[in-house]
Amino acid sequence: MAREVLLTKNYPKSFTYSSFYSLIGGKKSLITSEGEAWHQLRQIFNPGFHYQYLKSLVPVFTSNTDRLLRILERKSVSQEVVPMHLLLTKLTLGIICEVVLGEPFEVLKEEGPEHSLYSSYMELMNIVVWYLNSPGIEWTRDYLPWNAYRMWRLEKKYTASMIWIIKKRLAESKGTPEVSKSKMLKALIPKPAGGSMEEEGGPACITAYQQPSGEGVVQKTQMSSPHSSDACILSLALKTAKEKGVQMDLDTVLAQVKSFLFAGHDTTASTVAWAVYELSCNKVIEDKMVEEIRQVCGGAVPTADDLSKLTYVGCVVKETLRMWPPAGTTRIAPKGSTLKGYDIGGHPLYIPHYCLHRDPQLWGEDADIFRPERWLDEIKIGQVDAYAYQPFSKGPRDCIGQTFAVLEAKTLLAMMYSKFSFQYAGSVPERQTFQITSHPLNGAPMRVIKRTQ
Ligand code: HEM
Repeated sequence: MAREVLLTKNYPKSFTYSSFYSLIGGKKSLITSEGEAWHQLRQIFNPGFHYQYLKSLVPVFTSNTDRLLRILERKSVSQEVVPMHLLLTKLTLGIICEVVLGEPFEVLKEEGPEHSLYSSYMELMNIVVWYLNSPGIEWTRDYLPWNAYRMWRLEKKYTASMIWIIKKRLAESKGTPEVSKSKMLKALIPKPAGGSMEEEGGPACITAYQQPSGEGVVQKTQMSSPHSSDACILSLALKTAKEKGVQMDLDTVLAQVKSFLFAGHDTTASTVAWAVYELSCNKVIEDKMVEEIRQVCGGAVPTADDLSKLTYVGCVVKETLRMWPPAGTTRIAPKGSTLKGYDIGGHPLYIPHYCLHRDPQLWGEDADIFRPERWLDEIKIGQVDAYAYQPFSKGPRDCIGQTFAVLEAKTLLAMMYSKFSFQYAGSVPERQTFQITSHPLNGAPMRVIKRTQ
């Protein structure tokens, strides 16, 4: 049935996605667009997700993860419990911002106010989720003027945290660096503290390439992030669009950036948090994984080639995604459509990844057991129906970022486990909760134990 919905018929995305349009930039998003518009976007952004290009992002993954390791190091000394999912959410948001926009963002930090991009994203996310969990009054979000105004303000604030970089990249792609340079010089002049949103480079200040005052992005000189801005995913896409003769307006570009930020961090954070949880419950598996990391990386920061050799770490990631798939898809069949004799026309069709991934008829009696080894048995795995495992969905609308996500998750696990072990500090076993995507209900609280080399 999943094959028919996702491949044979490839039904369009459901109207239910409109509940989080504010997070993904509306209908123009790659996640929700359809037909020729979707196809064109996918072609424009595809080069940024090819393995050859993704390999060049590994130093961005590792330099950001180093920031997490420094926090974990201190927590291992103070013996404080760390909210693992939260730390990973900030880390992966910082990573996706940097690789998409080409500037290092200091989202993960121990002290000081939250980064404006993170805080505005979370404010928006919380209100979207609140409405999603309040059936019956969701309509008030768009139709009661004060509620609609509040949403508009929050969306505007979120947009303000990134629009200045997008404009900078657009100007570069149009070959107007001289204009950009003078505006960038202006942006480097310190601004008075405590400026209003509008003064901070928001939509009201749409012509300037200013970053929000105080924090914002880390200047390249301050951080040894090795990726250049003209090689970021957005610049690459703008170059591809130019070669294809496609004009992308600011709204379309903004929607794609928001979509990558939305789809490209929480999902990976959840996967790694669940992996850490499962490993804390399965020491034999952890030891086996750590041994592989030791043999391949020998205590050094992993390179792209090392990551390709970390087979067992890859199995841990696959098994985590089987047990705890973070995202799904909802489609809508046109009126009059039937599926196995049922009238499905006009009804949202949710593909239940969790149920598919844990079905004993598809996976055997150990379907509920975390067993990465199952992925090493190529013959048995080859016999499992291709649609029984779909953490990244299937068909033409599958996840564009799946190779990215696996590479990133492997990097994080390799670096975290070469230095530390983690002990689950929750009083009850973890359970899954949903906030558009799913993640550990208790936030995977962990005690950090430093490894003796
Ligand atoms: C473990 C991590 C990830 C998981 C489990 C995941 C899962 C998924 C799923 C299930 C879909 C289908 C959604 C739908 O039909 O509505 C999807 C689509 C998508 N994902 Fe991911 N994703 C992950 C990471 C990423 C990353 C890192 C990026 C970007 C850097 C990304 C970008 C996207 C985009 C843009 C789409 C829409 C693709 C299209 O419709 O053409 N995802 N993802």
